[in-house]
Amino acid sequence: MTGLLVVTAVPAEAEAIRAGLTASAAPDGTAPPDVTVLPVGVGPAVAAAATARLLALAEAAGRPYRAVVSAGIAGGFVGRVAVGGTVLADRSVAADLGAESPGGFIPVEDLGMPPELLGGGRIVPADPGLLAGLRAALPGAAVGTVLTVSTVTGTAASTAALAQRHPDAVAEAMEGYGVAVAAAQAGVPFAELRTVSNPIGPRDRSAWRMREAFAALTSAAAALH
Ligand SMILES: O=C(O)c1cccc(C(=O)CC[C@H]2O[C@@H](n3cnc4c(=O)[nH]cnc43)[C@H](O)[C@@H]2O)c1
Repeated sequence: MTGLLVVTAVPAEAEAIRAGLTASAAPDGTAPPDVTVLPVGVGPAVAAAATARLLALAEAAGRPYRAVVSAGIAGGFVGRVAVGGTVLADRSVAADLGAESPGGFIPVEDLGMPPELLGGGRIVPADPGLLAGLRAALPGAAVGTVLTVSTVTGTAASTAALAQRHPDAVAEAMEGYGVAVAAAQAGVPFAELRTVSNPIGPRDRSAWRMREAFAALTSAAAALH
Protein backbone atom coordinates (compact mmCIF):
# COMPACT_ATOMS: atom_id res chain seq x y z
CA MET A 1 0.00 0.00 0.00
CA THR A 2 1.43 3.39 -0.97
CA GLY A 3 0.51 6.68 0.61
CA LEU A 4 -1.97 9.39 -0.06
CA LEU A 5 -2.70 10.76 -3.55
CA VAL A 6 -3.55 14.48 -3.66
CA VAL A 7 -4.83 15.75 -7.02
CA THR A 8 -5.12 19.42 -7.90
CA ALA A 9 -6.33 21.11 -11.07
CA VAL A 10 -3.32 23.32 -11.82
CA PRO A 11 0.42 23.15 -11.05
CA ALA A 12 0.30 26.28 -8.82
CA GLU A 13 -2.08 24.49 -6.45
CA ALA A 14 0.16 21.41 -6.37
CA GLU A 15 3.21 23.57 -5.65
CA ALA A 16 1.42 25.37 -2.79
CA ILE A 17 0.55 22.01 -1.21
CA ARG A 18 4.05 20.57 -1.70
CA ALA A 19 5.50 23.68 -0.03
CA GLY A 20 3.29 23.09 3.01
CA LEU A 21 4.16 19.40 3.18
CA THR A 22 7.88 20.22 3.07
CA ALA A 23 7.54 22.92 5.72
CA SER A 24 5.65 20.61 8.06
CA ALA A 25 7.83 17.50 7.59
CA ALA A 26 9.99 16.27 10.47
CA PRO A 27 13.05 18.59 10.56
CA ASP A 28 15.46 15.62 10.74
CA GLY A 29 13.84 14.04 7.68
CA THR A 30 13.06 10.82 9.58
CA ALA A 31 9.40 10.84 8.62
CA PRO A 32 9.11 11.88 4.97
CA PRO A 33 5.46 12.26 4.08
CA ASP A 34 4.17 9.47 1.90
CA VAL A 35 2.08 11.90 -0.12
CA THR A 36 2.03 12.27 -3.91
CA VAL A 37 0.72 15.62 -5.17
CA LEU A 38 -0.11 15.89 -8.87
CA PRO A 39 -1.95 18.44 -11.03
CA VAL A 40 -4.49 16.61 -13.24
CA GLY A 41 -6.31 19.41 -15.07
CA VAL A 42 -9.31 21.70 -14.79
CA GLY A 43 -12.86 20.38 -14.79
CA PRO A 44 -14.59 17.16 -13.70
CA ALA A 45 -13.96 15.12 -16.85
CA VAL A 46 -10.19 15.51 -17.07
CA ALA A 47 -9.86 15.23 -13.29
CA ALA A 48 -11.84 11.98 -13.27
CA ALA A 49 -9.98 10.44 -16.21
CA ALA A 50 -6.52 11.38 -14.94
CA THR A 51 -7.26 10.28 -11.37
CA ALA A 52 -8.70 6.96 -12.55
CA ARG A 53 -5.52 6.34 -14.55
CA LEU A 54 -3.25 7.20 -11.60
CA LEU A 55 -5.23 4.89 -9.29
CA ALA A 56 -5.26 2.05 -11.82
CA LEU A 57 -1.52 2.32 -12.54
CA ALA A 58 -0.70 2.27 -8.83
CA GLU A 59 -2.96 -0.73 -8.28
CA ALA A 60 -1.46 -2.59 -11.27
CA ALA A 61 2.01 -1.96 -9.86
CA GLY A 62 0.94 -3.56 -6.58
CA ARG A 63 1.19 -0.24 -4.71
CA PRO A 64 -2.39 1.08 -4.47
CA TYR A 65 -2.97 4.48 -2.89
CA ARG A 66 -4.62 4.33 0.53
CA ALA A 67 -6.81 7.38 -0.22
CA VAL A 68 -7.27 10.27 -2.65
CA VAL A 69 -7.90 13.94 -1.86
CA SER A 70 -9.14 16.50 -4.40
CA ALA A 71 -7.53 19.78 -3.33
CA GLY A 72 -7.23 23.32 -4.62
CA ILE A 73 -8.85 26.71 -4.65
CA ALA A 74 -12.59 27.36 -4.82
CA GLY A 75 -15.29 29.95 -4.84
CA GLY A 76 -17.00 30.42 -1.48
CA PHE A 77 -20.67 31.17 -0.77
CA VAL A 78 -20.83 34.61 0.81
CA GLY A 79 -21.87 34.46 4.47
CA ARG A 80 -20.96 30.77 4.65
CA VAL A 81 -17.16 30.94 4.26
CA ALA A 82 -14.70 33.82 3.94
CA VAL A 83 -12.21 34.42 1.14
CA GLY A 84 -8.94 32.92 2.36
CA GLY A 85 -10.84 30.36 4.43
CA THR A 86 -10.43 26.60 4.33
CA VAL A 87 -13.20 24.18 3.43
CA LEU A 88 -13.65 20.45 3.88
CA ALA A 89 -16.36 18.71 1.88
CA ASP A 90 -18.62 16.36 3.77
CA ARG A 91 -19.93 15.53 0.30
CA SER A 92 -19.01 16.48 -3.24
CA VAL A 93 -21.96 17.14 -5.50
CA ALA A 94 -22.22 17.45 -9.29
CA ALA A 95 -24.37 20.58 -9.10
CA ASP A 96 -25.15 20.90 -12.81
CA LEU A 97 -25.72 17.22 -13.67
CA GLY A 98 -29.36 17.14 -14.68
CA ALA A 99 -31.78 19.05 -16.86
CA GLU A 100 -33.09 22.59 -17.02
CA SER A 101 -36.84 23.08 -17.17
CA PRO A 102 -39.17 26.08 -17.02
CA GLY A 103 -39.82 25.04 -13.42
CA GLY A 104 -36.14 24.98 -12.54
CA PHE A 105 -33.26 22.54 -12.39
CA ILE A 106 -34.07 18.80 -12.35
CA PRO A 107 -31.31 16.65 -10.81
CA VAL A 108 -30.22 13.67 -12.90
CA GLU A 109 -31.59 11.15 -10.40
CA ASP A 110 -35.10 12.59 -10.98
CA LEU A 111 -34.99 12.09 -14.75
CA GLY A 112 -36.15 8.47 -14.61
CA MET A 113 -32.90 6.86 -15.65
CA PRO A 114 -31.83 3.48 -14.24
CA PRO A 115 -29.76 4.21 -11.11
CA GLU A 116 -27.00 1.82 -12.29
CA LEU A 117 -26.31 4.24 -15.16
CA LEU A 118 -25.61 7.13 -12.78
CA GLY A 119 -22.31 5.87 -11.40
CA GLY A 120 -23.45 6.02 -7.79
CA GLY A 121 -25.29 9.31 -8.20
CA ARG A 122 -24.31 12.95 -8.29
CA ILE A 123 -23.73 13.15 -4.53
CA VAL A 124 -20.58 11.46 -3.20
CA PRO A 125 -20.03 11.55 0.57
CA ALA A 126 -16.48 11.99 1.86
CA ASP A 127 -14.98 8.91 3.49
CA PRO A 128 -15.92 9.32 7.18
CA GLY A 129 -12.51 8.27 8.56
CA LEU A 130 -10.54 10.43 6.14
CA LEU A 131 -12.80 13.42 6.80
CA ALA A 132 -12.56 12.95 10.57
CA GLY A 133 -8.75 13.04 10.38
CA LEU A 134 -8.77 16.19 8.25
CA ARG A 135 -11.31 17.90 10.55
CA ALA A 136 -9.16 17.15 13.56
CA ALA A 137 -6.10 18.60 11.83
CA LEU A 138 -7.99 21.63 10.48
CA PRO A 139 -10.35 22.69 13.30
CA GLY A 140 -10.93 26.11 11.68
CA ALA A 141 -12.17 24.67 8.40
CA ALA A 142 -15.78 25.14 7.32
CA VAL A 143 -17.37 21.75 6.70
CA GLY A 144 -20.20 21.33 4.22
CA THR A 145 -21.20 20.44 0.70
CA VAL A 146 -18.70 21.39 -2.00
CA LEU A 147 -20.33 21.71 -5.40
CA THR A 148 -18.64 20.67 -8.63
CA VAL A 149 -19.58 22.84 -11.60
CA SER A 150 -18.39 22.87 -15.20
CA THR A 151 -18.97 26.62 -15.49
CA VAL A 152 -17.76 29.05 -12.80
CA THR A 153 -20.91 30.71 -11.41
CA GLY A 154 -20.91 34.36 -12.45
CA THR A 155 -24.33 35.99 -12.14
CA ALA A 156 -26.48 36.99 -9.18
CA ALA A 157 -29.36 34.86 -10.47
CA SER A 158 -27.37 31.64 -10.83
CA THR A 159 -25.66 32.24 -7.46
CA ALA A 160 -29.04 32.64 -5.74
CA ALA A 161 -30.47 29.56 -7.45
CA LEU A 162 -27.46 27.45 -6.51
CA ALA A 163 -27.47 28.66 -2.89
CA GLN A 164 -31.19 27.92 -2.62
CA ARG A 165 -30.83 24.44 -4.12
CA HIS A 166 -27.88 23.69 -1.83
CA PRO A 167 -28.44 25.31 1.57
CA ASP A 168 -25.56 23.24 3.01
CA ALA A 169 -23.07 24.20 0.29
CA VAL A 170 -20.06 26.20 1.39
CA ALA A 171 -18.06 26.33 -1.84
CA GLU A 172 -17.91 25.45 -5.52
CA ALA A 173 -15.01 24.17 -7.58
CA MET A 174 -14.64 22.18 -10.77
CA GLU A 175 -13.02 18.81 -10.02
CA GLY A 176 -14.19 17.22 -6.75
CA TYR A 177 -17.07 15.12 -8.09
CA GLY A 178 -14.92 13.77 -10.95
CA VAL A 179 -12.15 12.73 -8.56
CA ALA A 180 -14.77 11.27 -6.20
CA VAL A 181 -16.23 9.06 -8.93
CA ALA A 182 -12.76 7.82 -9.92
CA ALA A 183 -12.01 7.03 -6.27
CA ALA A 184 -15.36 5.27 -5.73
CA GLN A 185 -14.89 3.09 -8.81
CA ALA A 186 -11.40 2.12 -7.57
CA GLY A 187 -12.69 1.45 -4.04
CA VAL A 188 -10.38 4.11 -2.57
CA PRO A 189 -11.44 6.52 0.24
CA PHE A 190 -12.03 10.10 -0.97
CA ALA A 191 -12.11 13.61 0.51
CA GLU A 192 -12.07 17.18 -0.86
CA LEU A 193 -10.08 20.07 0.64
CA ARG A 194 -10.44 23.63 -0.70
CA THR A 195 -9.28 27.12 0.13
CA VAL A 196 -11.37 30.06 -0.99
CA SER A 197 -9.98 32.38 -3.66
CA ASN A 198 -13.13 34.32 -4.49
CA PRO A 199 -16.71 34.93 -3.47
CA ILE A 200 -19.31 33.19 -5.64
CA GLY A 201 -21.36 35.89 -7.32
CA PRO A 202 -21.46 38.27 -10.27
CA ARG A 203 -18.17 37.80 -12.09
CA ASP A 204 -15.52 40.20 -10.75
CA ARG A 205 -11.96 39.07 -11.35
CA SER A 206 -10.65 41.94 -9.16
CA ALA A 207 -12.26 40.20 -6.14
CA TRP A 208 -10.18 37.03 -6.62
CA ARG A 209 -7.45 36.60 -3.99
CA MET A 210 -5.34 33.82 -5.49
CA ARG A 211 -2.27 34.55 -3.36
CA GLU A 212 -4.30 34.35 -0.15
CA ALA A 213 -5.90 31.09 -1.27
CA PHE A 214 -2.57 29.53 -2.24
CA ALA A 215 -1.08 30.58 1.13
CA ALA A 216 -4.05 28.95 2.88
CA LEU A 217 -3.46 25.79 0.82
CA THR A 218 0.17 25.75 1.99
CA SER A 219 -0.96 26.08 5.62
CA ALA A 220 -3.62 23.38 5.24
CA ALA A 221 -1.19 20.93 3.64
CA ALA A 222 0.18 19.87 7.03
CA ALA A 223 -3.15 18.11 7.54
CA LEU A 224 -2.29 15.77 4.67
CA HIS A 225 0.61 14.02 6.46
O1 LIG B 1 -12.39 32.62 -14.18
C1 LIG B 1 -11.28 33.00 -14.59
O2 LIG B 1 -11.12 34.01 -15.24
C2 LIG B 1 -10.08 32.24 -14.25
C3 LIG B 1 -8.86 32.64 -14.72
C4 LIG B 1 -7.73 31.93 -14.37
C5 LIG B 1 -7.81 30.84 -13.55
C6 LIG B 1 -9.04 30.49 -13.10
C7 LIG B 1 -9.14 29.37 -12.25
O3 LIG B 1 -8.13 28.78 -11.98
C8 LIG B 1 -10.47 29.01 -11.74
C9 LIG B 1 -10.84 27.59 -11.94
C10 LIG B 1 -10.08 26.69 -11.00
O4 LIG B 1 -10.14 27.10 -9.64
C11 LIG B 1 -11.21 26.48 -8.96
N1 LIG B 1 -12.13 27.59 -8.67
C12 LIG B 1 -11.75 28.71 -8.05
N2 LIG B 1 -12.79 29.52 -7.86
C13 LIG B 1 -13.85 28.92 -8.42
C14 LIG B 1 -15.23 29.30 -8.53
O5 LIG B 1 -15.70 30.36 -8.08
N3 LIG B 1 -16.05 28.42 -9.17
C15 LIG B 1 -15.58 27.25 -9.66
N4 LIG B 1 -14.29 26.86 -9.57
C16 LIG B 1 -13.44 27.68 -8.94
C17 LIG B 1 -11.70 25.37 -9.89
O6 LIG B 1 -11.68 24.14 -9.21
C18 LIG B 1 -10.71 25.36 -11.05
O7 LIG B 1 -9.71 24.40 -10.84
C19 LIG B 1 -10.17 31.16 -13.44
